[in-house]
Amino acid sequence: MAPTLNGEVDIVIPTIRSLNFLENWRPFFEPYHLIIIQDGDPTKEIKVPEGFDYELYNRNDINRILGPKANCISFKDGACRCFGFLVSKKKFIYTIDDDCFVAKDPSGKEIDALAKHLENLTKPSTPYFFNTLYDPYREGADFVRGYPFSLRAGVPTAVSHGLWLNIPDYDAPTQLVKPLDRNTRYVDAVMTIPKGTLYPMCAMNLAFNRELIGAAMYFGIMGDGQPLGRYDDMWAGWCTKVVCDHLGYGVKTGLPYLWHSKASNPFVNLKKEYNGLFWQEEMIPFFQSVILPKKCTNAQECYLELAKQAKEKLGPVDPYFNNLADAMVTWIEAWEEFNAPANVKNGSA
Ligand SMILES: O=c1ccn([C@@H]2O[C@H](COP(=O)(O)OP(=O)(O)O[C@H]3O[C@@H](CO)[C@H](O)[C@H]3O)[C@@H](O)[C@H]2O)c(=O)[nH]1
Ligand SMILES: [Mn+2]
Repeated sequence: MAPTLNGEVDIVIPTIRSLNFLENWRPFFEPYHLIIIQDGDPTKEIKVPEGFDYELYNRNDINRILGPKANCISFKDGACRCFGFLVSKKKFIYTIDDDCFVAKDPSGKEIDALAKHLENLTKPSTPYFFNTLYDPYREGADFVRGYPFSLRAGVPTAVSHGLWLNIPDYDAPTQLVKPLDRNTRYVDAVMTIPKGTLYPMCAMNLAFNRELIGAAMYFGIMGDGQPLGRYDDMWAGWCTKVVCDHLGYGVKTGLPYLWHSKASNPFVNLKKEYNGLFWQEEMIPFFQSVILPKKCTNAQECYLELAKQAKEKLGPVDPYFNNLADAMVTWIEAWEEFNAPANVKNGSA
């Protein structure tokens, strides 16, 4: 189990509903600092349960802090959470949705999802050669026969992608035809996603090393006024995976699980996702063919190159991608404003 790293972790929560779910997480989250991004109407008062150490930002705060750059932060979409990634100063970020609760493992024990993510992030990944006994760094496991010794040190882990029991993260068409599906399968495994393979990153239960990959963990312009929604985490997942592959970092998926309680409205979701359902047939081949130049040696440089290529290759698909590529550049400008060693800024709430 990873040591408690509470001085090095921020928990980022986007909310347009309520924060009552925090009571369920109190034993695990109380030692940590929360960054709450209040979406929707900034005049609505959001109650934070007593005893939590937090900073809370609403749309007025985002506009005040970022000025004209605020247009790269989505409104009325969970994508707003990435503002929390921007203003955090910590090494690790854990982001969780406000309809997610503590799950139990098959033995009935409550799962400390954050501790498992920190364990995943502080142990290496193995993107270059698949270990058939899954996570070789786990207690009671190891590399299997035939695994090259030259690769057993692994690489730094940048992302830990957790899963969900109960309501699965389906897209709207799937949810419409299978409304009663519930995920009851607890798979006791953590796997490194091989280099060169993309995956559908869900932000419901996600942790990452902000120093390694934070600059690329941008959730795009989605929601209000945009032709696309609910592809925020997908876009960030494809971008970060391509950047991790280039920089030699690992991405893990699997444990920990949490309990996802609310099925969002599939008809509303269909409206938000509609363009994404066919644009993704263009987006994914784009990411599969991306080659980043050797001169890109950190997440910011990789991300700016990605923005350039996205504009060139996806701009012809729809003008939206030109705006998205521009927003990616604005995000890096904001990132550097907040994170360049010279002028480390605080997003005073
Ligand atoms: O306009 C909005 C809508 C939602 N939020 C907050 O974002 C998360 C996720 O919202 P929700 O639980 O309704 O969405 P799901 O369909 O269950 O989750 C999937 O969609 C992704 C949203 O893009 C999410 O990451 C996926 O897991 C909640 O905390 C809402 O309060 C918002 O801030 N603004
Ligand atoms: Mn949800």
